[in-house]
Amino acid sequence: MADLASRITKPDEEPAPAAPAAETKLDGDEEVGSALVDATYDVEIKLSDLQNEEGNPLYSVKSFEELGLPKSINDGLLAMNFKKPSKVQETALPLMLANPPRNMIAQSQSGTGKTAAFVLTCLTRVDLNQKTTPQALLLAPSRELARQIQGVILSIGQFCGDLTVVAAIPGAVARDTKVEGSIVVGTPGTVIDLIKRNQFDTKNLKVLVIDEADNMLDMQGLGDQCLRVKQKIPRTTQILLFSATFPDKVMSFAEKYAPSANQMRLKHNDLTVKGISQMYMDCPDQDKKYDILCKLYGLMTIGSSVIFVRTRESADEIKRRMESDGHKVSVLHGAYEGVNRDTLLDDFRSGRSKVLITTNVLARGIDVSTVSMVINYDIPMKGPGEREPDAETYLHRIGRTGRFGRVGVSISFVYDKRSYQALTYISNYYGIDLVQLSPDDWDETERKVQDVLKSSRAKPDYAPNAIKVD
Ligand SMILES: Nc1ncnc2c1ncn2[C@@H]1O[C@H](COP(=O)(O)OP(=O)(O)OP(=O)(O)O)[C@@H](O)[C@H]1O
Repeated sequence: MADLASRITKPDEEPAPAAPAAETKLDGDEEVGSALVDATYDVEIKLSDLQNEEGNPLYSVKSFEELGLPKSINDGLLAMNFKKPSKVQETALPLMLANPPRNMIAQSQSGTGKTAAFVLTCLTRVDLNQKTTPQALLLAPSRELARQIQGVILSIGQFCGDLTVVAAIPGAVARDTKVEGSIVVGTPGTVIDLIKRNQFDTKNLKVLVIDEADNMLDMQGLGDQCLRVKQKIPRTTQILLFSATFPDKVMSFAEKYAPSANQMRLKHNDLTVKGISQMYMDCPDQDKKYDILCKLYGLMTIGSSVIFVRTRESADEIKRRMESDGHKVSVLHGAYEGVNRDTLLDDFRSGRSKVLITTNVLARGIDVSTVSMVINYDIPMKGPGEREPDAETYLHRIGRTGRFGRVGVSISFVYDKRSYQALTYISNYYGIDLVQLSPDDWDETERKVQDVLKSSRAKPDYAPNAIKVD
C-alpha cells in the first residue's frame, strides 16, 4: 500500500493538470465549423502547439510533403485534415519507405498515429493498378480493429484511383470466392483459413504489417497463427511490427519475426500520454463498485465513455443493471456475432450510444475521438490464475481516450488489497501519479473530473481528425 501512496497525489491536492496547459487555445474545427466551439471555455487545445513541443509524441519538424509521399496520398492526408506528421510518422516513414525495404519494429504511445504510418507505407509500396493481386497484408487482433484500419486505408487512399481493400474477418469472404484486392486487412485466424483453402494467394505480398504486435506475437495467444502466416509469404516481404507496448519477453521473438529491423523504442516512463489524467477510485468493497459507477454517471455529463470489465458475464450484468436504473448503455464482447458487433461499434462511433461496456477485446487500437472517459471497473490482470497485474492492457485501455492531443480521464476502481497492489505495480511501472477520488466526497470527485473534461466538452460533436491545425 505504501508504494501506491507514494505515487498518488493526496486527495486534497489538485489533480495533475491535463495537457496541454490551460492557456492554450482551441481552434475552430474546419470541418464542422467554428460555431460549435463554445468560446466561454478557457481550457483549450491547439494541436499545432503540441506538434511544435519538442519531446511531445506528436512533435515533428517536417511536413508530409517533405517525406516524399506521392501527391495522391498527400491529397488524402489533406482531406483528412492531417497537416503535419507525428513523431512516429516522421521518424518511421523514411525508414520504412527506403529501398531496399527493411523490416521495422516501431513503438509509439497510444493515439499518436501509428496506423497512418503503416498505412502510408502500404499505399506507397503496392501497385494499385493490380487491383486483384494482394500485395500488402495487415493483421490486427480484433475484427473491429481490422475494419477500422480498412477505413483508414480507404480514407488516406481516397485519391489513389480504384483502391481495393479486402477485410479478411469472420464471415466477410464467401467460401468460394478469391481474395481479390491490392490490400488485405484481417484477423490471423481468418487469414490462415483463407490461405489454407487457397482463396488467398500470398505470393505477391510485398508488405506484412502486424498491428498490436506484442499481443499478436505472444505465444500464449495469437503468436502461433502469426508464425503460420509468415511461413506462407515470400521471404522478401517487408515486415512492420507496431504497438504502444513491447514487453521484453515478446521483444526477442519480435526480433526473430522481423529480422534486422530498424527499431523505434520507448522507455516505460515515456509510455503514458500527458493528455490522459489518470485517477483511481477507492471503493469500500466489490459490491459497492456498481453503485459508485452509477453515481459517477449520474453526476456527470460525460462525452462518450468506455467501461472495461474482466468477463463477458459481468459486462452483461452491468449493462442489465445500468439499463434497469435508467441509463442507456451498449455492450460488446466476444460472445456477440460479427455483424452485430459491427453495428454496436458503429452506434458507439456515431454517438448514438454514449457508454460502451466491454472486455479486453476492445482494449487495443480502437479510435473513437469522442471518448473522454475510460473506466477500469476491474484492474486488468494476466498470467495463470490472473495473478499478475497487466500493465500493457492497462495502458491500451486508458489509451482509448486522449487521442492525438485530446484530453481524457481514466478512472481505475480498486477495492481490496489485491486490486490496490496491482494498481500500485502499474503506477510504479510507468512512473505515473494517480489522482485519488473518494466515494465520500462527490463534489470533489466531480470537480476533479470536470476540470479535465471541460476542455473536451467544448466540442460536443468532435469529429475524428477534426482538430484544426494552423
Ligand atoms: N498527422 C496527423 N494529424 C492529425 N491527426 C492524426 C495524424 N495522424 C493520426 N491522426 C489521428 O490520430 C488518431 C489516433 O491515431 P491512431 O489510431 O493511428 O493511433 P495509434 O498510435 O495507432 O494508437 P493505438 O496505440 O491506440 O492503436 C486518429 O483519429 C487519427 O486519424
